[in-house]
Amino acid sequence: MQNQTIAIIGAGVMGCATALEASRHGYDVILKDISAAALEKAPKIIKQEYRSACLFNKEYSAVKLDTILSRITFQDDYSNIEDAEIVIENISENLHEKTSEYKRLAEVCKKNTLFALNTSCISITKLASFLPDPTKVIGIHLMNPVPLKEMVEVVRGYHTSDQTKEEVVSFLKSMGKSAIVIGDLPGFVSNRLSHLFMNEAAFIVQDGIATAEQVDNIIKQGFNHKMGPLETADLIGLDTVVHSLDVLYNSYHDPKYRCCPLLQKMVDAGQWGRKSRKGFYEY
Ligand SMILES: NC(=O)c1ccc[n+]([C@@H]2O[C@H](COP(=O)([O-])OP(=O)(O)OC[C@H]3O[C@@H](n4cnc5c(N)ncnc54)[C@H](O)[C@@H]3O)[C@@H](O)[C@H]2O)c1
Repeated sequence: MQNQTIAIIGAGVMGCATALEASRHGYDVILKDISAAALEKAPKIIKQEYRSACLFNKEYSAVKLDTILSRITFQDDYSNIEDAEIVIENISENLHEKTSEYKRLAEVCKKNTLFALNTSCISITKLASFLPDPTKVIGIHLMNPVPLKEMVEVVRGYHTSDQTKEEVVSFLKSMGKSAIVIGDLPGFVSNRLSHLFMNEAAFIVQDGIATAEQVDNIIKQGFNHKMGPLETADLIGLDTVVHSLDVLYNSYHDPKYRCCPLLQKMVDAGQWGRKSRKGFYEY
């Protein structure tokens, strides 16, 4: 599939990292965002992600950063998106924002374009109902940081065809990723579990019985996790964590997913984790 065009919608944390990975594996990438600020920041995020991937994986520098950036077109419009074989959507975790964009994409994309949706929690079946051909829609829940995480949780919606699943698994393989294909319910496997964990860690800090550092150290040293739940929340972005908890709460109507008020307060105060340089930790 290399030398084909991939359109990536949303140039935030995940969109930039996915653009880096696709371009590094030879794809021409269109990276589209509606925010001029996000587009200006995107090459810097890609450089940072590239440098940190090189620290952990010596082979990563085999493709030079200049080559990678030369294959990515940064844009705020729909030019050439009709050339894309696959659209990877990485817009903020908000049903309205995602589905408004789908209406526009459906007008410009080819009929056989495959839509790979990167959402933390929203049902793929629900999102697919806003696109013209739900058989060509699938969830690809990429893990952060994308260059260092091989596993992708691939989510089949109600109508996703076998062909779409096979094409997406083979596309991911071409980027060095391995897929675990599962069925569709909000939060899938990873986030139904991880968001309970991060939310409860925030409740513990709110209750004042341990600091964020103590909570994370207990989990890292006691359970051999590489990262603690609050470090993970800062990495994901506390705004994204809160949006995802809201999706889980509204999907299952189960109080176990109620968002910790401290998390909501931090988001309202602009402390979104690494992306704003302050969350449970300072960066
Ligand atoms: N951050 C993570 O660790 C992580 C991991 C897996 C999945 N996800 C999911 O991936 C998606 C993106 O997350 P993120 O962390 O990159 O979010 P982010 O907030 O960093 O970036 C989202 C980007 O989407 C842009 N956007 C909004 N509306 C748009 C539109 N109509 N067209 C183009 N761009 C638009 C915003 O300007 C922003 O730059 C979310 O659904 C999130 O739940 C996030």
